Amino acid sequence: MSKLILVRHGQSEWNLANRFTGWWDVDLTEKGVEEARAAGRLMKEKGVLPTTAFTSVQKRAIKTLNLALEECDRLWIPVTRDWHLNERHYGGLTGLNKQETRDKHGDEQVHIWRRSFDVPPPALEAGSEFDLSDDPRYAGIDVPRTESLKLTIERVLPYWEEAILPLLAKGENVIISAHGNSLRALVKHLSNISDDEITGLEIPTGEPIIYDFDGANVSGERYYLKDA
Ligand SMILES: O=C(O)[C@@H](CO)OP(=O)(O)O
Repeated sequence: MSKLILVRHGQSEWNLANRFTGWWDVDLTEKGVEEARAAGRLMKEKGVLPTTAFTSVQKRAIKTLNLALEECDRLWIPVTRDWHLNERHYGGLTGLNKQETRDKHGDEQVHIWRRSFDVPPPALEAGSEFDLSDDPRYAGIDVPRTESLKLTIERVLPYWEEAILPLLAKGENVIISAHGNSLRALVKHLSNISDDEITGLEIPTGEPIIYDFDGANVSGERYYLKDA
């Protein structure tokens, strides 16, 4: 039996400021740092300890991972950082305030952009201050101009199948420190949630979610580590 531990990064500066974030690389707030540490303490207390780790190339997830691993004395495990685990790209909404966007476009439209399965936000214009195509961490990668959850799933799942699932099948305990929507993509797949139902699923920050694996198969329901 191996365990998959999913952790959404702690509160970020733009979670706090209520701005659409996506691929923009914002830092954790003090509260976010504390949430990440608490996740690590919980893993230690429950004796659920990762043997290998994955994260995105965004500092809020990387720092959350490091802080959590430090608390459970697992800073020594192998870590892979990969852009396939990045947050969903928020396109032209990146940087905008969520409430101001609701005031301008209406609650329903903003809900569709945020939570619909396959409607992507408007594309980010080339040359926008939030354009990351020239960022060295994305050299050789076709940086998306926007992504729906469906498009996010299309890049998260092949990576999951190729890089992460084989390690669980070999008996490793894997932690993935990632983002609200890249984790919704994984949970949708692992818990077999329909396209309609996924609109209602929210992933809380800094709260480890566990799946038990038997070889390459999920053997049970997902649960919060705090309830185990
Ligand atoms: O801004 C974002 O990138 C995400 C996650 O914080 O927000 P949302 O809740 O709209 O998916």
